[in-house]
Amino acid sequence: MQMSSLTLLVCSAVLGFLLLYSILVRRRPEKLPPGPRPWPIVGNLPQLGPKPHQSMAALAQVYGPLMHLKMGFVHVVVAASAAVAQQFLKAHDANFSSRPPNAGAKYVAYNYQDLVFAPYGPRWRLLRKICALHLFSAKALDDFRHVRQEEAGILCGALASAGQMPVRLGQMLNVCATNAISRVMLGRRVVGHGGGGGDEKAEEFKAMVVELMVLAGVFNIGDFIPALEGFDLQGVVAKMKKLHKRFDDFLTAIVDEHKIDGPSRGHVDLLSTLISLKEGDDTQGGKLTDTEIKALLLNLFAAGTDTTSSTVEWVIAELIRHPEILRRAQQELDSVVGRDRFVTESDLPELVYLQAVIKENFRLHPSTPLSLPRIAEESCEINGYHIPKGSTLLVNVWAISRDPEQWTQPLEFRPDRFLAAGEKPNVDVRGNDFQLIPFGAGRRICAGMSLGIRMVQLLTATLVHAFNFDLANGLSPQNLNMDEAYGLTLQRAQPLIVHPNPRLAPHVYHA
Ligand code: HEM
Repeated sequence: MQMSSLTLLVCSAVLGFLLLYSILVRRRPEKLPPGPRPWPIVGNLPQLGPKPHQSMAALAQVYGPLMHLKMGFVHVVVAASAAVAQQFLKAHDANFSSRPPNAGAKYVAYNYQDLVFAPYGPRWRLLRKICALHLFSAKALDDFRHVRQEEAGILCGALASAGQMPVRLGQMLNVCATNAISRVMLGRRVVGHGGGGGDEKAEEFKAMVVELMVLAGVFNIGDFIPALEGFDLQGVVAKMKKLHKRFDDFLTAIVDEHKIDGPSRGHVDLLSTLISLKEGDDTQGGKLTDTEIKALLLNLFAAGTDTTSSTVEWVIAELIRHPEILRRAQQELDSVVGRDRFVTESDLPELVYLQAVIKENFRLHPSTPLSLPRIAEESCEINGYHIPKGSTLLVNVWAISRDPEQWTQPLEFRPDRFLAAGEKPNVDVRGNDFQLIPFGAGRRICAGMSLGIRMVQLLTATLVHAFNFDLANGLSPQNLNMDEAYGLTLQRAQPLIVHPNPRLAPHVYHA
């Protein structure tokens, strides 16, 4: 009897200890990365302001390069140094290879049936494979280089005939990038050039792309506070649904048209190729549904036009502000290309200084400053901190490429740093050097990176070679406003308005 009371006592003590231990252990909060204290319900949203990449960079100065924020009810972790970005996008990349749910993916991008928002898995892999094979392989890019060169030539013709009229360079570059992509994908141009000449359908298409970028840049409260999702307080979802309908009508008509006359044209564009893919044909990628085809086309227009045109607009603005760098780039172009023809894509590998100029521009003006968000599939630990399952990951590529620990005089435009004798001779933008990742990195790195780099290089080289630019209204280069406006892509707060002055033989512009 005595023994069994003792046993009971010991057992109760052990159980009591285990219970207390488990309560204490469970109650101890896991250590989240440091960050500013969130407000009730809205969390840190009010602290982000109109330019979240800049506010987050300032917060990282206080809380460090791995920071935790609360946006509504969503945990958000922000990476603001090369080392932290490498942890997420290399060491833990598989865990961060899907994107968080959002209204744009649901209501515009065909309910996640596109490539940009497809959950990481077999369908995403199929879409990437098809793009890699048919659109972005070296062969596919070479097959369509004449299209990009022709469109660059058309842009130069339009600029040369502007006469005394000032031109909005970004807008004209956007028309050029859109047509270069649409000719490859659909076999025809879809937008007219600026001040007129475009048909009704073309103008309609341009208005839709502009609205898409505006809506994609709007912060939608319902994405972060699920209880408010149904209320659509900002009216964003209603606008998305309307826009989706317009895009869908446009794309459905094009797909139907291609189905009827595509075979007779012998697959001269990507859409005809996509339509002709067969079930189970692994060498070609595999079959896509009509919805997947339309969602992919939508992605390529949205992801490939504004990014390219705004990047080139920033480079030209930087070169106008740095005439000595512009002169050096023009000297290189004159010696490689001469003054009797436009630049071609085969000239690009020889333009070493121009490539350094473009890298320096990607460093200071990355076109998606917070990249595209990722989501933590499972909880994990990074640098000793707990990252909860379902957290949104934002990589502040803008802050990383201005980090004074990595870059000397980080706010100066100094292409020389990328030359053989410079401090970063081997650093590239293709996702291997985490200090400079304008295209992201890891599995979900930009699918169109090779095309993006080619287009930015060709358009910049062509403009720098073919024109000198004066600022409109006699503005001096020192007074050019270089402020940023935040949207989905990093736009200039004030568009670049210039007078282009041709510098090549006159016949070149009217070939
Ligand atoms: C200056 C040019 C461009 C820049 C700076 C850029 C940047 C980016 C970035 C930062 C991402 C997110 C990567 C990540 O999550 O790590 C991305 C994704 C993507 N980009 Fe680009 N991009 C450019 C041009 C293009 C072009 C020309 C196309 C196609 C026509 C394109 C198609 C895509 C697609 C489809 C994705 C989603 C990939 C996926 O989720 O698997 N981009 N881009």
